[in-house]
Amino acid sequence: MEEGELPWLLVDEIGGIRGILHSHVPFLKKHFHLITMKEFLENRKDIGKKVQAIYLWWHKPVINKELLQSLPSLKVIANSGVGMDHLDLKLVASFGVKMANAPRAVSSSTADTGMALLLASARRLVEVHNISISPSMKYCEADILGVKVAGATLGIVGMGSIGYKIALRAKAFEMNILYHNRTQRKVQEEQAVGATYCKKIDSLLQQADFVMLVVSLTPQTHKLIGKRELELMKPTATLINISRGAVVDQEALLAALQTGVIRAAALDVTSPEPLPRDHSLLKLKNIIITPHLGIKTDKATYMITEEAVENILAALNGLPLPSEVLPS
Ligand SMILES: O=C(O)[C@H](O)CO
Repeated sequence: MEEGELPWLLVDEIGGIRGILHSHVPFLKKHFHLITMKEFLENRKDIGKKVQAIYLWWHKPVINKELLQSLPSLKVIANSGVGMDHLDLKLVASFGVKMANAPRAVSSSTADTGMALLLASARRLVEVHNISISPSMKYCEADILGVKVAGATLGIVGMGSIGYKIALRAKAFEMNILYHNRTQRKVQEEQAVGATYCKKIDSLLQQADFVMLVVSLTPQTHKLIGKRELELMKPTATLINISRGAVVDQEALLAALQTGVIRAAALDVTSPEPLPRDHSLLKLKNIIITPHLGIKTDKATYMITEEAVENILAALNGLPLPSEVLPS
C-alpha cells in the first residue's frame, strides 16, 4: 500500500438484491478504497495484491481457498451479522486472516423480527390481511380467532443477546418465559426478564405455547428440531425460527403442520433461501414465511457497517478486534 493510500476493501457488489447499500458507500469510502468482486475478477492479479479486508454482506462474496489464495495481503474479514455458519473459520484462520462479526448491531432488530412473527402468527395477521383485501371479503368471528399472547408461555431456545432481548419484549407482553441454553444465565438476569431455565430442551418443548429458535447453526444444532421434538410440542403450539433454516428438519415440520402435530409456524429462515417456488411449505395456510428479515432495519444495517469498519480498522492497525470470532 502506498503512503496516504486508503486500505483496499473488497465487497461483493454495491446495490442490487444483496449488494451493500448505496447509503453506506460514502461512509465506507471515507475509510477504504472500495473494490467490488466484478472489478477484482477483471484484474485479479493487480487488485488481489492490494486487498487487505473483505466486508461480507449477506454472506457474499463466497470465501473459499481459491479466493484466499489470490489475496496475499488480506488481513481481516468482517461479517455483516452475527451468524458465521457460512464461513469456514478454520480455513480462513489458516491463511492468518482475522474474522469479526457484528453482535452489537443485530440484537434489537432481530428480536423485533422474532416478536413480530410471534404476534403475526398468534393473531393470524397475514391470513386476515388477505381476507380483508379480497374482493369477496366475508368472514365471521369464529374464522379469525387467534391465540391470546398474554399469559401464554414462550420457550426461547438460545439465550444469547438476541434471545435475551426477546425475553425482555415477551415480558412486556405478559408472557411466561422459559429458556434453554448451553449455560444458565445469572439469577439477576433471569429475574430481570422473569425467565425460567430448562436444562433439557424437551421440558421446554412440552410446556411452551410458542417455541422461538434463536441458536447459532453448528453441528450440534443442525436439525435440532425434528419429528421427535415436534411431537413433544403441544398441538396448539407455534414454532418460530429466526436462527437458520437448517436448525429445523423441514420435511418433519411440513408433515407436522399438515397433520396438526403443531398449530402453526413462522419462519424468517428456511433452507434453502428462498425456498423453491413449488415447495409444499409455501402452500400451507398455517405458516408465515419472511425473507430472512432478521436485522433489516435502516438503523441496524448502518450500525452493522459501522461495527464492521471498527473491526477492520482495528485489525489493520494491529489492535484487538472488538468482535473477533475465533475458530472453535
Ligand atoms: O446472522 C445474522 O446476524 C443474520 O441472520 C444475518 O445473516
